[in-house]
Amino acid sequence: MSHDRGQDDGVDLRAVDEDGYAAWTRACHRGFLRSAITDEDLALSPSVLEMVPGRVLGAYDGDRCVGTFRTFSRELTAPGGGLLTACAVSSVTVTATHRRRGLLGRMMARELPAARDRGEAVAILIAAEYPIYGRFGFGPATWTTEWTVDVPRTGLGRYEPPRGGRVDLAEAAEVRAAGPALHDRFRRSVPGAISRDARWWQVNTGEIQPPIRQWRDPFYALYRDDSGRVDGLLVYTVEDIWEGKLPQCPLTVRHALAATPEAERALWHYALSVDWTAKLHTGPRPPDDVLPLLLGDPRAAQVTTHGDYMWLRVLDVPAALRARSYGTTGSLVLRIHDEAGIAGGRYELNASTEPGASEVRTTTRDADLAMDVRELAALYLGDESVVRLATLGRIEELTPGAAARADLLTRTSRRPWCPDMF
Ligand SMILES: CC(=O)SCCNC(=O)CCNC(=O)[C@H](O)C(C)(C)COP(=O)(O)OP(=O)(O)OC[C@H]1O[C@@H](n2cnc3c(N)ncnc32)[C@H](O)[C@@H]1OP(=O)(O)O
Repeated sequence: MSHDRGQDDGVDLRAVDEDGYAAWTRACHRGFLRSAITDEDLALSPSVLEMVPGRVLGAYDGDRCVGTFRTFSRELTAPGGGLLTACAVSSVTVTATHRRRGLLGRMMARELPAARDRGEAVAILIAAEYPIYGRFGFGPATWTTEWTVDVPRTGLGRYEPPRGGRVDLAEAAEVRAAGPALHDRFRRSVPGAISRDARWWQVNTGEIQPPIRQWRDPFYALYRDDSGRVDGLLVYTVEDIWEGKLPQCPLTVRHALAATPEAERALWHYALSVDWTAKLHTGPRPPDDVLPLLLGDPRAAQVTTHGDYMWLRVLDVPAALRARSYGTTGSLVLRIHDEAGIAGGRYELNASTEPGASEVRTTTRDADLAMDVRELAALYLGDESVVRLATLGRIEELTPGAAARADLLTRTSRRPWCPDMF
């Protein structure tokens, strides 16, 4: 077990072993302001959270756990379908009594280089608050949007099963059986999506139910094509709310996942046709979701939430840039500044339209663009525009026209999306 003692505050960082999980988990819940944790929650915690030996980090003031930080590996889909191993960072907390003394900074300084040395080209996380992670080289790489749909205004007729395909209600066990293969097809075609482990399906279908999560059984609907293959899954709950004799019964989508356009259209149409529902809450969706345009009146879908979602940090520039594909071929020299000394340097990219086929090497050639590693993070999955960041003064255009040229290379036809909370 390696130790890392702070210079003068006596707080020790160390990897936590199984004996320390309960105290670590309690500290993590306290950090997230959850006080109602029970012994059952603590006992179930390792089956809910992936605890990788050596990658569960605690900060200890004497025997007291005052900081938590946990990482595990996930496969991340890059533009063009390239896959790379990402270091997923989660459970980041510092107890209220120990905040703003640099503990998070110390945990990052220990774990990010370790992730790069393991061969993880990027780190990813869901930021609780926007200002936390930019200083550590992370940038917002995917965004999320939620809509509330005024169902009677959609102009959609009753749901009719598509020719050849069908929608059926299903039990949780069927979803656990069919879901992983469906998700695997889905996530490989969506930049920003990440792999799921078996635990995800157990927790999200109620097989493992920690009291703190207050599980409520949802409805599950599966879309099958004419060969019987499961191409889509819709998970939703409905509130039994009436105003006098008029049913309101808002329907909230928990998860919607489709591997084909037919499945996507069919499941939305189905969801918008459930009797008694006057409002549909979409849950988190990609900002360019097709849903509003599926409606006869797209204004029936009102945006209720819009914000940054998955943040990314490039740890190995050549490996990350090689993993994705580009909109066209072309060459670009990037000068990347990285305060933490992890990924900085000058890199020449000779872009290919095939994932894994670009050439990326360090170079002494003059740079076309100069930026901080956090800007590279925001650009990586294709969601952000180089021209936009240059307008803000966050990217320096050293060769005239390089920003627009870089956008032709990096931007994607659909926005990246990460549907998972981790
Ligand atoms: C992936 C996830 O798990 S997201 C969940 C993140 N956790 C939470 O939001 C739980 C509640 N918050 C916390 O536990 C803590 O405030 C943390 C973990 C966010 C920060 O821990 P700390 O040990 O206080 O951070 P640390 O002292 O290393 O701060 C480093 C710098 O970031 C700044 N910073 C840290 N947190 C925040 C914040 N929430 N908002 C703005 N600035 C912040 C600090 O001011 C400091 O700046 P400085 O170097 O200019 O002085």
